Amino acid sequence: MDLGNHPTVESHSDGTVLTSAPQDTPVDRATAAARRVLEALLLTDRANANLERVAEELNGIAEHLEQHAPEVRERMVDMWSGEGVTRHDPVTGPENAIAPPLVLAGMADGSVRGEVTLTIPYQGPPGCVHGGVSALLLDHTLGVANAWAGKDGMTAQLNVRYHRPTPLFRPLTVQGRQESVDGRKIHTIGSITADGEVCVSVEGLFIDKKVPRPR
Ligand SMILES: CCCCCCCCCC(=O)SCCNC(=O)CCNC(=O)[C@H](O)C(C)(C)COP(=O)(O)OP(=O)(O)OC[C@H]1O[C@@H](n2cnc3c(N)ncnc32)[C@H](O)[C@@H]1OP(=O)(O)O
Repeated sequence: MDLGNHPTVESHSDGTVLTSAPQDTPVDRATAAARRVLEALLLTDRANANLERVAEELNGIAEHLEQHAPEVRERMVDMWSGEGVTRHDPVTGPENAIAPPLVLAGMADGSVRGEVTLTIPYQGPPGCVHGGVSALLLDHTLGVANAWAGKDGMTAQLNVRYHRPTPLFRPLTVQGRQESVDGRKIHTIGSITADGEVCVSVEGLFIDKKVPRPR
């Protein structure tokens, strides 16, 4: 991927925040509200008599946003402009309502880590995080770990081991670290822990390949 001028462990200090933290801007506030709506829709009483009106109002908001949307190609150029820290991805993006969002920091030891508490929209088994969501978080975290290490690539393989159910509503620590580079092959590992116990661990193979930014 073309990550632009992404911070690396060589150039930046311990604890550098590598993702775009939510800001006090209209788009981040609107996205946070949409995230709240996603959760509230799952939690509200199924017999809520106002759901028809809710659907109409939400469709009205979507129509307004669509009327103010440029061509997708044009938006993608805008999305990918800047320093390489994305605001739109589905894991850390404060502008993406499906992102928790996870905030990741780069450590002096070469690892990246962040804490996140996942709630109902991310549920798989009762009270537990969906396995695909864990894989999503870790795939992205490994990608950020590669960028922090200074050599990134596309995921070619992600081997996921689910050790124990990952709880909702509890702080989770998500970590990643580049282990080795062999030509274009990059080996990266990561984990999700809760209460100090590993719930999920992954080994990823990434292949160094530059995907150009939209222009
Ligand atoms: C700060 C922002 C951070 C952003 C983080 C974002 C993280 C998100 C990560 C992703 O989600 S990436 C999207 C999911 N991945 C893809 O869509 C990748 C789709 N697959 C491809 O594009 C290509 O198959 C791939 C780039 C992985 C490899 O194609 P190439 O044509 O560049 O590689 P090639 O076939 O020449 O193989 C190069 C070497 O890698 C090996 N290889 C390739 N794919 C492999 C594979 N899948 N498993 C094992 N080995 C593999 C291959 O055998 C060979 O080894 P040798 O050099 O020893 O011969």
